[in-house]
Amino acid sequence: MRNIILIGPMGAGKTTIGRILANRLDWQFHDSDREIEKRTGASIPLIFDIEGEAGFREREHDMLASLTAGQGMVLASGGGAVLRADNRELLRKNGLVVYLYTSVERQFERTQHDTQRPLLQNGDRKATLRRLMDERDPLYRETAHVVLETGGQTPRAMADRILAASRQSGLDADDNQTG
Ligand SMILES: Nc1ncnc2c1ncn2[C@@H]1O[C@H](COP(=O)(O)OP(=O)(O)OP(=O)(O)O)[C@@H](O)[C@H]1O
Ligand SMILES: O=C(O)C1=C[C@@H](O)[C@@H](O)[C@H](O)C1
Ligand SMILES: [Mg+2]
Repeated sequence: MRNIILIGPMGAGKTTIGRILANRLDWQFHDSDREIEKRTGASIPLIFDIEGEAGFREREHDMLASLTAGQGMVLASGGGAVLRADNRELLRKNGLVVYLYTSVERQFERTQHDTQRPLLQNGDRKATLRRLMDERDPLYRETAHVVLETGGQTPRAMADRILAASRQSGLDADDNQTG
């Protein structure tokens, strides 16, 4: 296994769970959103303000391509990483992709104090989360090797479940290369 890649909507816990998982494995942890901010020297809201979502998606694609060239990492992707077909292919080829499915209700609770997710700052937040889930759930499922429902479990318990899934997966670097 080369990498474990976490996908799913805002508030799924990709960043929180990914960090714990990387610690357990003694692997590097990379968060695509944070790496984009570091490389750009600007926050995600500022990137959206200046370049629009389209500009952010270009930066996100470049970052995913650069990060997935590495091995032995847990990668937390951004919630919209699966929107592009080339990203979906890139992620699936370069690691065990785990979809952290999370209900809209839980996403709503977990993002209530957020100011850093531009797509949630205007309008009815729950309706936005619902719309994004309707659009993206099929894409997350198409991209994932494993789907885990995060339910009411703690981030630590979720990290344990991902570890168990990765041990059962039988995927390794050779499998990834042959598709
Ligand atoms: N399993 C969980 N149980 C309880 N709280 C959680 C769980 N997972 C995440 N959280 C909390 O939900 C919030 C959002 O989590 P996090 O930032 O990890 O989501 P994310 O999937 O990385 O979202 P984004 O796509 O916007 O980056 C955080 O405050 C985190 O502590
Ligand atoms: O779901 C989305 O489209 C996003 C999720 C975040 O991780 C960030 O990548 C950004 O706020 C956009
Ligand atoms: Mg995150």
